[in-house]
Amino acid sequence: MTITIGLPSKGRMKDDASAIFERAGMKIVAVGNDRSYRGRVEGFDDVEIAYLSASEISREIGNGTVDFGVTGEDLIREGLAEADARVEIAARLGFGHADVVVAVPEIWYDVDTMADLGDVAAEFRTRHGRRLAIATKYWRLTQQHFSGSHGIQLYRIVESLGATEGAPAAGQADIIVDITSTGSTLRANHLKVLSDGVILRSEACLVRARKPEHEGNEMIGRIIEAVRGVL
Ligand SMILES: Nc1ncnc2c1ncn2[C@@H]1O[C@H](COP(=O)(O)OP(=O)(O)OP(=O)(O)O)[C@@H](O)[C@H]1O
Ligand SMILES: O=P(O)(O)OC[C@H]1O[C@H](OP(=O)(O)OP(=O)(O)O)[C@H](O)[C@@H]1O
Repeated sequence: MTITIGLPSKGRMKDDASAIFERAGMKIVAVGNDRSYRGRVEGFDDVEIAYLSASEISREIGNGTVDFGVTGEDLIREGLAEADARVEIAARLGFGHADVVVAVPEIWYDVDTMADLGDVAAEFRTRHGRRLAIATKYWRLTQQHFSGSHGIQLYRIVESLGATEGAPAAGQADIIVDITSTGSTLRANHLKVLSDGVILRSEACLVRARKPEHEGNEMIGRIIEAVRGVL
């Protein structure tokens, strides 16, 4: 059986992911030229590398097209319903840290917690004639956190695919759910994170698709052990 590992094709995660595999004794070489989207692992003839975007990796692990992938936990939990049943987080890799957070305008002085926000959401329609609008690309995580964990039902999600932090100032939404790492983008946009507004602390993970053919496969176990051994 050929084992396929999906690795980020660009950006901040690509080099860190390759470095971990190299330290684990699995040096990755491009097939063809440097711009190729396929790779192989020196000394591992039955392993192939597919270079994909971080969000594609989450999707391909979910449908089992790749056996392993390196991607952010945020993209796994956002991209896949029932993520824990479909994939195993085999290792947390210690890079690509980002928190998915609920942030509101700094000038909402009375709003510091999700409970405060629930009060605002409940009164919002009476006061403003519409529901509280949340800009995000994290639909699933937002619904789980608001409706599931905090019982807040009165809101509307406004899809945002970029520059989410600008949405409140632009009048497109009232608050946001997005990732933050240093916090500087939130500060620059006069937004603050609620004290219980961290939905997920994400980092890059080695993720395995749960497939029946992995049971008892020696190479699957060997790859996981090799990566864990260098963390
Ligand atoms: N400061 C950051 N900004 C954006 N993503 C970050 C940051 N730090 C870590 N990450 C993580 O990187 C991953 C997203 O990477 P990237 O933007 O390359 O993915 P992508 O959405 O597939 O890219 P694209 O939208 O360009 O196709 C997420 O898991 C995210 O949590
Ligand atoms: O807390 P900070 O350190 O300010 O980082 C957070 C920002 O970084 C990302 O944007 P970026 O433009 O880097 O990437 P993206 O376009 O992939 O979202 C992310 O979407 C936030 O806007």
